This record gives sequence, structure tokens and C-alpha cells, in this order.
Amino acid sequence: MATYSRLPGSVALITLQNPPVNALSAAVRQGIVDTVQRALKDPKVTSVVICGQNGRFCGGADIREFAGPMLGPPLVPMIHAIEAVDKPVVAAIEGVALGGGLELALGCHYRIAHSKALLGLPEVTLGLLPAAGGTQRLPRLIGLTAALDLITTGRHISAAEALKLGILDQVTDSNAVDLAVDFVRSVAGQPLDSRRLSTLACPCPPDVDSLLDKVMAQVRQRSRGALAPVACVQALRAAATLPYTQGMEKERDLMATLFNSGQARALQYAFFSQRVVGKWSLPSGANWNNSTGRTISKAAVIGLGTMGRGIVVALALTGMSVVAVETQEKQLAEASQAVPAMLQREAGRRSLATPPGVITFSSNLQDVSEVELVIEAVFENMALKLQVFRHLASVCGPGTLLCSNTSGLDMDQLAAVTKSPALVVGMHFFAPAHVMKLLEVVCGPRSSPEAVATAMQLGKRMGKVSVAVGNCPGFVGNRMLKPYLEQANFLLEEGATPQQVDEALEEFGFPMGVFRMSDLSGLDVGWRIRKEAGLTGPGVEPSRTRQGRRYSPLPDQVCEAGRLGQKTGRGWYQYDGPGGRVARSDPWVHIFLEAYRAQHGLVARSIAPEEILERCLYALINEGFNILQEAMAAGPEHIDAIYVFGYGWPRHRGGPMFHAGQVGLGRVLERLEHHHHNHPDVPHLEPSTLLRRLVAGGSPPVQKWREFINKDRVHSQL
Ligand SMILES: CC/C=C\CC(=O)SCCNC(=O)CCNC(=O)[C@H](O)C(C)(C)COP(=O)(O)OP(=O)(O)OC[C@H]1O[C@@H](n2cnc3c(N)ncnc32)[C@H](O)[C@@H]1OP(=O)(O)O
Repeated sequence: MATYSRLPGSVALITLQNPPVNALSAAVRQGIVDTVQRALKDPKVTSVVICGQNGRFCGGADIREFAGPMLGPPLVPMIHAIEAVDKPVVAAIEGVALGGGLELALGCHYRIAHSKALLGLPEVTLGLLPAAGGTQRLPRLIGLTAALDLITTGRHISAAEALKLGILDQVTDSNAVDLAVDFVRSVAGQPLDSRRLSTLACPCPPDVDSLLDKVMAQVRQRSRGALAPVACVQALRAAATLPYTQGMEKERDLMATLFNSGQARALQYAFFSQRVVGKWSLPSGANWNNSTGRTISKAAVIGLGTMGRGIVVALALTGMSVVAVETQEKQLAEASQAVPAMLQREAGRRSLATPPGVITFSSNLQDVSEVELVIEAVFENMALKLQVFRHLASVCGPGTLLCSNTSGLDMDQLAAVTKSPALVVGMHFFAPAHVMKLLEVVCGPRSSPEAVATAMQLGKRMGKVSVAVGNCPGFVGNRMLKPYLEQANFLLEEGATPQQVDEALEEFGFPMGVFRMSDLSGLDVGWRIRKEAGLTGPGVEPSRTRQGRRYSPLPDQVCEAGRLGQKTGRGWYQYDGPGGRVARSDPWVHIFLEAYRAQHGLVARSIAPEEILERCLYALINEGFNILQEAMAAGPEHIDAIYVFGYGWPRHRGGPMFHAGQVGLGRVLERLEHHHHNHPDVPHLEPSTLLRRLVAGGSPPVQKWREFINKDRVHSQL
């Protein structure tokens, strides 16, 4: 709703009220329509200020309402009516003015903001465009070039930047509403024509067409199949080339197409998934709301390889002091050069309000005795990690939280060698750890609510999307990746090339196909994990089966040939040299694949992109269903957030579990059955019981899956 009050000096104050972000729900829109009418009719009112309750102007349209029928007054005529009012209307912006919130402010005659306010038109991130006149008013206010940037990226900007661009008329460090009230009194009675943005011409550079073509090409390349950024450019072309009314028609038509697209639904689902995962819970009933984490001010990181360095930077960026330990002198010397530079770069990029914490480098594990939390980030080797944990248990106090950055090892085994297993949790970062948004917080069976809450809070402080997951091999992300990678290798055995597999996946929307990705991270990484699992290495027979299941030794053989990927200049592709970035097809790989197939009596066949996608993606999704069944993830949103934020799953496809729902669960089941029939020695293709149960239950939408997940789970940890 919106409240109305009359202040001394003939000012009407309209306050939007819809906590927590004063989203423009039907009730709020109705409230605005009613209160604006009241101000208009009240002869004692000469001017109007619109603000939001609790220091937040408006977070935009109420996204939850998008799923249902449109009720209440529409935004477009409501904003037109405000713009047409003949008494000055000022938007007093505190907190946020986003999406429809900023569009509402653009319909006002003046905009005044607090210096800490954030403004933006983030609709593109929800698969939409600013269709309450935003694509037509903003470019008329700040020019086409700046509007293209803001609308196609959806980025939030500071009040200072908004002032510079001309979106704001004034910025204040004190109360924005008070300033707006004073200001509107001072302009009462002045002509408003030039303040009505819809009546202005759109300032454009001389060569509009070439600018729009250039931006369109950039957007298409960046968006990897997403529709909304393209529609934003089309709407801005209309703003630059058509009269306002026709521009608005174009905006409306484009919005209608986007609104009904699966992509908008997927992106809105992704928005809410990101928020759902913050609300973790454990089977004990402990959850985000009833558990208190510790506030960490001093932490340590053990191991300063690539991951450890990134973690040190991520921690220091929160302002805490960090002890960075590396026992190998050469690695320590390199890290103590590299880490401060990384920290400086990242702090500069983020323009931080808090100065970074102090980092102390040491080769002595004893130096972590005073810290409150330790993150072990040594090599992915259980014996080594156990050794470090035993050592930590003797060095640290019994109240120190001990975390491991393992990517899939048993957290409970590590907890067992410490004095306080309840204070042990996994913190699985993704490389580069100071940049990547995802953090898997691994809750072992003995992890206390306090330990989980501390790790989740710390993740949030580091700006991560933290997802609580159960303790199973590979946790959630890597466990699902395994069948995906496995299928990619099988496809090579059967006749595909690395390029064909990568192109199908990149066409789907992944930034990189599996083989390009493997070359980037290094083939030795997976090889070492497989060696640890006894699947490869000296003494292991190079056959195509392991424990009665199909196995492809292809990646082991490529790695053992010294082809480690980009770092050696050769992997699944060839590069210009060690460290090269541009992947080119390598005749060596094709000859190698032919020889491999001949050696194993395999006849190459032509494989369509559809089969590549089905086999890789459905195998991954199927494992997601198994994970849900075992309660290693609390819900499909958790798996989807992990894949969107950590594994490059295209956001406009929502995440693997959401995608399964969009494809149709029946179809996924049928194709898995088909592929399992053709490959009975691949257990990962055998459809999950949960998937079968969901299909038998009428394929409910993803939000209803929880009702079908077996309550008597064997391993329930979440
Ligand atoms: C004709 C079409 C015209 C216009 C289209 C639009 O306006 S689309 C909407 C555009 N607006 C946005 O995209 C803003 C989305 N919100 C945010 O970016 C952040 O929520 C915000 C406002 C920066 C606040 O961040 P903060 O970290 O403080 O809170 P959090 O994100 O956890 O949100 C708190 C709860 O509010 C819910 N919420 C936020 N925005 C909206 C919204 N626009 N509609 C509905 N609900 C919203 C969010 O889900 C959280 O809910 P909870 O139940 O507590 O998890």
C-alpha cells in the first residue's frame, strides 16, 4: 500500500509500504494511484514527494506476482499519470530504486537521493526489459549510449554515478526525504514541461546505427542465447529512432514476448533460488533463523597453491586478518609476492568501503594457534589432509573452527581426527576463489549448527552464494559433474570429436565445453583424483571397465602423454604454446582417438548434437535426482544455484533441475531409459527412483518436488 500525509508548506508525502523492499505489488500500485489522485485534488497541496518506508525507495515490480494473473492498476498508465501531474513531484530515493522503482522515479519531475542509494534497471537479469517506460525515458534523460550500457547489463549504480549521468538532480549525505521536501517547496509553481522525460528528444551520437549494431553484436556474443539483452537493444533502437508513443508500443510488444518466454521464468526462478539457499536447515531442526554463527576476525589458510591464495584474498577482502601458511619455502616466497598483488587488484575492482585485512605469511603451522577459524587448502589427498588436521588439532585451541577446502573427500573422516568434530565443516571454494561466487558448505553428520552458521555467514561476508550440502563423495557439484564428464569421454570413444562435444554444450549456453574447460583447469587435476580413487595410475589395468562398470581411460592416457592442457600448450586441443589461450583442433588428438578406437574394436559413428546434450546433461540431472533423494541437497533450488554460480550453467536456463522440468520430466525419463538401454554398463544412465516417482505423480513443478522426496532417507544430512 501507500500512505498519504500532508506536510506543512503544502507538500503531500506519499510513502510506499511493502516490506522488505517496497516492491510495486498490486496493493502498492493501487495505493500510488489513489494517493496521487488525492494530492491532485487537494487544492492546498502544491507539490508532492514520493518515498519508501524504512529507508528503501523501491525494489521494482513485485517479482512474485509475475507467476499469477495481472491484478491492480498497471504501471505504465500509473507512471504516465504522475508525469502529467501539474504539481511538481519529486522522488526521494533512499536504499534502492531498481527496475519499476527507478521507472517510477523517472516519471517524477525531479529525483533526489541519499549518497548510499543504489539505482538501476536490472530487468534484463530477470529475462525482461524495463517495460514501464524505462527503455524510452532513460535514454531521453541520459542519452542513448549510457542507457544502452545500464539497460543491457542491468548493473546497479551508485548515487554518485547516477548524479554524474544526470539521472539524479541532487545527492545528499543526510535525510533524502527532508531534502526532497525542502526542494519541492522551492520549485512549486515553476514550469514542468522540460521535466517530463517522455516529451524530450533522445540524445544520440551521430552514427546511431553503427552504435546500435556494435552493441547488438557485443550483447549477442556475451549473452550466449539469452533473449532479454537482445530485446533491450531493440527497445533502445526504438527510443532513438521513433516518437515516444511508438517506442512505448515497441517496448510493450517486446516485453510480451519476453514475459511469456521460458527464459524469463528461468531467470526469475534463479533470482529466488539464490535467496532460498541462504535459508539453510539441518535435520536436527537447526536452521539459519535459530542458529548463531561466530563473527570471525582472524583466520588462517593452510596451503598457498592456486586455491589457497584465492581464499586468503577472499578472506582479507572482508577486512579480517589472515595468517597464510605454506610449508614449502619456494611456494611461500611466490605466494607472498602474488597474494598482495591479487588483493590490491581485487580491492580496486570492488572499490571497497572497508580496507582489506592484514595478511601474515608463515611457513610454521604453529602460527595458527591464535586464530578463530582455519581453512585447510592443501592438495586433494586424504592422507595429506588427515596429517594437516591432526596437526591442527594439536596446535589450535579446542574451540577453533576447522574447515577443509576439499572438493569431495569425506569431511567426517577429517573431523574424526580432531578434538572437536562438531567444529569441523567443509568449505569448498571454486577457482579462482576470490572471484567465483559459489561456496559449498559441507555439513558432516557431526557438524554443529554453530559451525554451519559460521561458515554460511563467512561465505556471505565474502560475497559468496553459500549452499549447505551433505557429506558424500564429490558433494553436490562435483558428484553431478562426474557422470557428465564420463558421458563426454564415452562420446569420444563412440565417434565424436572434442570440438563436436564442446560446440553442442556451448550452443546450449555453457561458456566453455567440457574439453576446453578440462584444458583450462589442467588434465592432471582429474587424473590425480582418479588416481586417489584407484581408477588409474601404475598397476591399474588400462581396460575400459572398472568394478564391472564402463570406464574410459581416454583422459588418463591423454594426461599421461604429458598433455596437461593450456599449461603445457597441448591437451584436448593445441595452443600457441604453454599458457596459450586459443584452442585449435589438434591432428594428434584425432589420430590418437582413431588408434584408441581401433585398439578397442570400437567403430566410430556420427553423433548428433541432440544426443551429445541428452547424454551429458541428462546423466548430470539424473545424479541431481539421486542427490535430492538422499537429501544431500535440501531442494532443487540448491542444486540449481550450485550449477549456475559454480559450473557455468546458463542462468537463463535456471539450473539443471529447473531445466529438467522445462524439458518435461517424462521426456527426461524416457530419454534416460533409452540411453540406459543402449548402455546398460553405465549405471549413471539408470533413471533415478525420484525421477520415476515424480513422473508417476504427474510431473509436478519444481517447487513441489519436496513433497515427493522420500522422507525415510538413508543418509539424511540436510
Ligand atoms: C512492467 C515491468 C516493470 C518493471 C519490472 C521490474 O521492476 S522487475 C524487478 C526489478 N527489480 C529487481 O530486480 C530488484 C530485485 N531485488 C534485489 O536486487 C534485491 O532484493 C535488493 C532490492 C537489492 C535488496 O537486496 P537485499 O540483499 O537487501 O535483500 P534480498 O535480496 O535478500 O531481498 C529481501 C527479500 O525481498 C525479496 N525481494 C527483493 N526484491 C523483490 C522484488 N522486486 N519483488 C519481490 N520480492 C523481492 C527477496 O526475494 C527477499 O525475500 P525473502 O523471502 O526474504 O527471501
